Amino acid sequence: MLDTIDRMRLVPRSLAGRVIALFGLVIISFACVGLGMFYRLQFLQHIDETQDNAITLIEVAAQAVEDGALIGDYDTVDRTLARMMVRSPFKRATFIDLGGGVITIEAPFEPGATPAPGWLARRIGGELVDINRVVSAGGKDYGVLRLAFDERKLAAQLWALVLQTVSLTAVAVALALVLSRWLLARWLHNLGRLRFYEADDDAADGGADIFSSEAVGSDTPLEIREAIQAVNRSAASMRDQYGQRIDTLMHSLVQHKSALDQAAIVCEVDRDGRVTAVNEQFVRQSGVAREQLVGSALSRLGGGWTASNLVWRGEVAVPAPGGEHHCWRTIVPIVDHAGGVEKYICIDFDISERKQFEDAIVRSAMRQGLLARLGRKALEAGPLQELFDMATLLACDGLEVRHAVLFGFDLEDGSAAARAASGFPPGVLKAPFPHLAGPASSDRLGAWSVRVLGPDHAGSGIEAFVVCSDRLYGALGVYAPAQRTFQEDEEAFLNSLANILASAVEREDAKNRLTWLAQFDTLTGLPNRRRLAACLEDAIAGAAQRDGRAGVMFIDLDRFKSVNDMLGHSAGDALLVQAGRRLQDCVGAHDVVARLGGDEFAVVLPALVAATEAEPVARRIVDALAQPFTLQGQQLFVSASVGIAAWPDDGADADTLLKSADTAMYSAKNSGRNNYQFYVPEMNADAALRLQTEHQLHLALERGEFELHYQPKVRLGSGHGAGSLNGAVTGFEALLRWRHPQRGLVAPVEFMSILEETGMILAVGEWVIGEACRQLRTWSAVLQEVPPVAINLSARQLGQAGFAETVRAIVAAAGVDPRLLEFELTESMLMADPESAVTILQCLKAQGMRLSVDDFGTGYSSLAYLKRFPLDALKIDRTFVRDLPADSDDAAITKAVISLAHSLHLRVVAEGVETAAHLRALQAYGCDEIQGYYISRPLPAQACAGWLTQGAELAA
Ligand SMILES: Nc1nc2c(ncn2[C@@H]2O[C@H](COP(=O)(O)OP(=O)(O)OP(=O)(O)O)[C@@H](O)[C@H]2O)c(=O)[nH]1
Repeated sequence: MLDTIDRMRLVPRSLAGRVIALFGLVIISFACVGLGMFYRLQFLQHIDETQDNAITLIEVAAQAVEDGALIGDYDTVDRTLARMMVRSPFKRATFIDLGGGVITIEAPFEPGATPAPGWLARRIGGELVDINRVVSAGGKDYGVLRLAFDERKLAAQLWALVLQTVSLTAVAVALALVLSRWLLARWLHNLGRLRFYEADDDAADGGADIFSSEAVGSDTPLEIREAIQAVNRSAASMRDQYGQRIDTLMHSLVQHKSALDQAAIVCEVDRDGRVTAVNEQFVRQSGVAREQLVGSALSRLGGGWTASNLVWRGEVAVPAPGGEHHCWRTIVPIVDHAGGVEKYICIDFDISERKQFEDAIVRSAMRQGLLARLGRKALEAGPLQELFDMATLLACDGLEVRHAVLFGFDLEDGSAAARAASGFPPGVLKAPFPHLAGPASSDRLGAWSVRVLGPDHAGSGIEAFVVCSDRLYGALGVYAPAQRTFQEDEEAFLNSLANILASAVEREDAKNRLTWLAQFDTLTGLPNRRRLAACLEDAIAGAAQRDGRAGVMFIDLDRFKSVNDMLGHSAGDALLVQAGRRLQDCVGAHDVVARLGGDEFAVVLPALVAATEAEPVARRIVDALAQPFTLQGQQLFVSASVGIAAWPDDGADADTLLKSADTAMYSAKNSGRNNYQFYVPEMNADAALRLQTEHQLHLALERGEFELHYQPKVRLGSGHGAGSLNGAVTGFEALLRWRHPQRGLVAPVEFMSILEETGMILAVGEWVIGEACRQLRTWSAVLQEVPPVAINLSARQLGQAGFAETVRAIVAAAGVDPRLLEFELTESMLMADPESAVTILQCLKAQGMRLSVDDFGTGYSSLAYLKRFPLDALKIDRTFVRDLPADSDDAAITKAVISLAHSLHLRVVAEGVETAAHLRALQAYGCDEIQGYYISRPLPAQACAGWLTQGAELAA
């Protein structure tokens, strides 16, 4: 119900209005009830009083009427009635006499009375009863007096009363309400201020109470006073709280702003896009004074922004003193209360570094792509010139320059010339580039490029050298017309291009070299066996065509091995090179000199008419190679054996022809070397024999056809006069013999070289060591003292990996005292690789074996090494002994060797002692031991028994 009333807006909104309305309602209710009851009472009383007054009045009037009627004075009656009607509640008075006469008097009209409502008159009419009075006098009735009430008059009187009281009551109520309103307004006055407190800046800002104690009147009701105080307290508390919150917010706002200022370039822009404020970073980055910045259009500071009410984001390039800055820009519109754009905040993050990084990545990827293109091109293995052209093009593209040149260097004089160029206007590089004389360096090349290319093309530039593994091939240069600083990554790119070129050049070189290697000898640069065969075939074809002859010579250097052994492999190489040159000098322009391998050469003579035409050439060759060679400052003599074969007599094809020449060469060797031989078919028989021997040698070891003979060495005494032996066998030298089932005992000279050449010497050498050990054990079983046995080692054995260990195993297996073994090595074997010889000898020595140098004096020895070898003895070669004592040179050499050996604390053994004169001379020179036919020939093991048991009972 209240809600309905409220909705109908019947209830006042203000508190005062409501109190007044309530109060008015109560007063009016009371007034209505009170007045209603009062009017009812007045109404009844008035009716009663009117009735009573009318009765009284009619009694009085009846007296007068009776008097008049008695006397028949009807005028009196009439006047009486009229008087009675004045100010009476009747409307009419009627006297009806018995005769039927009727006197009727109507009440006069009384103006001014307020007409009453009809219902009231009807109600009064209903309550009042007209009064009738019988007029009698003297017991006699004269008529009837009748008074009719004027209910409207009475109602008007009553209504006037109602109106008066109602008016008075209304005035009283109104006054009461006005008073109440005034009091309420006064008491509630302070509450009303609440409404305006918000707008009261002074109060809000000053933090004053809402209601000051002065403002609150003294008559303010207690409840309101308390409420005001509560409000004041709440307001103070709220003010505190909000104050703190606002302080915190302001603080964090300031922090955020300073953080933003640190992190970003910020400016404020008005609605028209003009800068109104900038932060410090903005000023710093732009390099423009703040005053100039403020007021300028933001669009002038980079970016294609136009003012709008939307957030704008994008990448902008901002002009700056040192170039452009790249920024990520966000422009935020700030909206006012009305929803319109008030201003813009523009926030820039400097992304220049990231941009540079991204650009660098893009550039790097682009360059990688270019490198890959060049790499692919290089792999195609097409012509190098195409690759060079592409490299200069890609260098221009990758480094964004217009000019690139690939210079090629000449190793001989260091001059440079353009191999490829890109980006030059037509004509600039038409003429060949002038050469840069002298060795190229980056500085020289740079200066030269500027001069050659001209400052228009080469204001600045960089070069990357194309460095192949063995030479400086060239340089790849890029040039910019203006001054430009080339960065590290750009140099790296250029270097990578140059490296690809270097790899391609190397591969091309390698390919060429492989092709060359397949046909030429690396050491001498001469054609090799394969190319020789081709040349020979061509020569044969040519000879066949012209019905002539084609010749081939097979040339083998004599005893070349000893050069290697004496002076080392590199000296041997040098000799081979010199020999090759000499051969070339000996032949004609159409003849071909080839190296077949080792110390073997061949010469193709394609244009012979008769085979004999080869003879002068062969002679020249033999003579030329017989001339001394100078190696390591020494003169060395090496002769050559030459075999000659001619097509078609000595062979129908190249192979056969070469084989025939080879056979003829062997024949020349067998004929004492240093000569030439024409092939004759009989030579094949010798070669066949050699082949057969080689084959049989392979089987000899398994078949047990080898045996050892032992030649004794004896001590040379000094106490028994000249020529006497001291009598002690100091040891035996084991010598290899081959007992061929058909040929009987074969001389070592016939098979030793084959064993050496074929490498069978290794297996046979091991057999020799084992056999010597077995023999020593046999002797040890029957004799108390067994002299040591010396074994000759070959160079191959010494060079065999793990040789010392092999020896140790053989000796250990045989159970022989290692001190009973002695190894003899030649000087040249030791000096071929002295360092490894020292190592091997030390291993053997450590096992207890003895070591001696064989054939001392025929080879070349370094005294420094001789001192380092752990030797026990030197064996003077038989060639020095042979002519003793007559040959004074040999005597001098022998004495010197003995003296040298003794000063190195080595025993001296003289080989080849065949006469008493030899013996005496050696004894006189102080030689320690001798060996030779004069003492004994080499003997089978069983024949040595006498030597072992008889001791030195030798016939002088
Ligand atoms: N320095 C050097 N030596 C080589 C080369 N190729 C092979 N030899 C050696 O050349 C020697 C060839 O020796 P041979 O021709 O068998 O024997 P030789 O000592 O010349 O004796 P004869 O030929 O019988 O007169 C061997 O010792 C090889 O090791 C080489 O390229 N350089």
